[in-house]
Amino acid sequence: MKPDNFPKNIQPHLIPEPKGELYYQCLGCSGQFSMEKLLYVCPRCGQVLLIENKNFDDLKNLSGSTWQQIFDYRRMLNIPALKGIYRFHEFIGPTLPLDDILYLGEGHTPMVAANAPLQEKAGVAFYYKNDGQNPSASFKDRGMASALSYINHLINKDLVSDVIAVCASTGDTSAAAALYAAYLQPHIKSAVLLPHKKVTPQQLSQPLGSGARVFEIPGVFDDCMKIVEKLSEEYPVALLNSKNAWRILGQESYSYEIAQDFDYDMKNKVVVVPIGNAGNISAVMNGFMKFHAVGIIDELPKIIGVQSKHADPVYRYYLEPEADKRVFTPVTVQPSVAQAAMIGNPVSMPRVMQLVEKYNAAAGEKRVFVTQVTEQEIMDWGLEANRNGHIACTQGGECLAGLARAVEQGIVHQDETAIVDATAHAMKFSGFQDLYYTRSIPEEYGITSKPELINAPRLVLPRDPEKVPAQGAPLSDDEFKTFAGDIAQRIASELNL
Ligand SMILES: N[C@@H](CCOP(=O)(O)O)C(=O)O
Repeated sequence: MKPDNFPKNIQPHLIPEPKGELYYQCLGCSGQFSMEKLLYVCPRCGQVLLIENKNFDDLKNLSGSTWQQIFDYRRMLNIPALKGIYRFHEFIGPTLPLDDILYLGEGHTPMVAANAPLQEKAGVAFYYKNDGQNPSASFKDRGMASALSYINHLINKDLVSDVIAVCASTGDTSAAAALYAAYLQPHIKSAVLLPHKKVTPQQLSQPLGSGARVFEIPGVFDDCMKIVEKLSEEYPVALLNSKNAWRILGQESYSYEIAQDFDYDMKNKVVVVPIGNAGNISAVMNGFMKFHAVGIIDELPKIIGVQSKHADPVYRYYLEPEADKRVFTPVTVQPSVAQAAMIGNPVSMPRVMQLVEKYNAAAGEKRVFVTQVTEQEIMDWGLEANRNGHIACTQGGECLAGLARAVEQGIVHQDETAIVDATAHAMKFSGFQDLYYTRSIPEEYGITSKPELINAPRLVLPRDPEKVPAQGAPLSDDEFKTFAGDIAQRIASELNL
């Protein structure tokens, strides 16, 4: 729809102009730093940062319901920069001109209601939000669209040139970083560091296909992350992990979309996300808090973070009920099918610690929880989900397992509705499904394949196995009739037709 056709009171707000003043806020020493330089950690104390808007309170000059209308009407616009995460421009990157925004189709991912049998199994009504339907098939594209739009803005202003963007990854971040960087070539080149043999073949193929330099490193993600941190401290590179606070801004769009899809009614809603490097849960909390502060939503939803027993530092941290006695201790990870979240020392942990306190305070009660699930549960719930019409990755399985655990523990109740994060597309992790079906998951995962969840292709041959069509050697008409009749009969009998 053309802007002129929108209601008169909305027209002035439909197409945002760059506004506000962003700055880096240190979570350690509370220092504030201007946006002139790309910062990843506080130059004074080395702690992680968040990006704040000096003029955030100006957003309250419009009522919550006017903002709702602005976002709802923006859905009807045909302006690429406003189609994805920047539909929420004022909350994500208010200083960015629309011309600098990179839109590769990220965001606006569907929420798909679970069918009755799956809801019954989980014990509560829920939706999957399919972030695997992003361009590089994971939620990381939200953060990359934000980080790379900002870099693009700096390039367009001649403030940076010839950027080498680097990240460490368990497979999704690297795919997203390489994709968005490839779009901005020749100004940006990307290099990704992956733990050797710990990303799936599909994930490995993604940065290779986008033309990134791919480095495989012995060890796990946490080791790669340390190397990337060193690179960003000592060399002129742009760090694209979620340590970069622009990533967090973009990933806040996940919360805004959920709010919009429920017509901004967050009462009795529960948002379930896996925790790996913890950028996602930080963004989700921050996003909801911003909408709440401006009156776009009246209530903050419950948030459940989920971790595998094989990579559970955040869960362990919150096992201690008394806040002042909690001590964060990184863990050594064990193999996990939720490989994207196989992280023992999340870089966003300091953000999580502060935002959980703020979130609970804003909600007036404890509303953030962390649950722990087994590898068996992750795999079984993921397969169940996909057998019921979803495209959940193993992290999606982890989230659903976490929801079921939260119901069991009385954290989630019957009158609530959950939104479960399928962070990536199932196809990225189909290797784990193959291993499950062939009962060959290595022992250290601690997973036993359940016969009722196993599936396998069946080769159907005709009575005369010599008389089959082959490339360059077709059957005669009569032979083919016999072949097709034979095969159809065998399939019909298998299917009890
Ligand atoms: N699961 C991530 C790990 C890196 O996390 P990020 O928050 O720094 O992007 C991945 O897919 O690489």
